[in-house]
Amino acid sequence: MADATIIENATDGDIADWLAQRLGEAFAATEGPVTITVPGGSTPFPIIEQLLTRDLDWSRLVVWPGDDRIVPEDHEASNTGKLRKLFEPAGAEVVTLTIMEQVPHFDLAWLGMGADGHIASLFPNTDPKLDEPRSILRLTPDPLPPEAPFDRISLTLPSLLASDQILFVIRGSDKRTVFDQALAGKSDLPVARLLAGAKQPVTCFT
Ligand SMILES: O=C1O[C@H](COP(=O)(O)O)[C@@H](O)[C@H](O)[C@H]1O
Repeated sequence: MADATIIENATDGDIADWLAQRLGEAFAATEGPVTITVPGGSTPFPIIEQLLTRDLDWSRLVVWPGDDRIVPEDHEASNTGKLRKLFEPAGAEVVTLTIMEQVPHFDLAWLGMGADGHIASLFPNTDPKLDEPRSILRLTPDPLPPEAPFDRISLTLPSLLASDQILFVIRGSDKRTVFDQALAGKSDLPVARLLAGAKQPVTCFT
């Protein structure tokens, strides 16, 4: 079972404070860049807005979208487009997610989760594997989620697990039930598979 800490009823500001603390520690531990992967959807963006008001050297941060919808970056559904608009004016680099063989080891992997148990764009129908040899995949969710009915590109389970620590933000009681069951090993959904493979600390804000 994953070594998980659950922090209940956190505000976006609380999560931004936690992230700023972790990033500050990572910056202090190296002279090079600090590399993180972040989710899309809707949950992370108000947190990122607050995070970027914190006093850190954002030019040392490299941000990898954990997944995206296959749409132009100026489309309202583009995770990368939204991340670029927030992070780049602060000086951080935002990577374009394309099929490539290698991804870096992440200082932090921040994940969201859908109520169907998907993480990044690893939906249940795509049967994500802990021993997946590819780093990044193109996928088609089935069923297509009505709020974002697009083909996807996503980091795989091994790419997400190549990280020093994992952060989840899980909002809403339906998602919380799915997460708790996954953490207890009572489901085989993508989130449960990731948690089963996690050797690093996992922090979950609700
Ligand atoms: O489609 C996606 O959904 C999940 C969950 O998003 P949320 O807004 O319900 O938190 C997200 O983590 C993923 O990156 C995104 O592409």
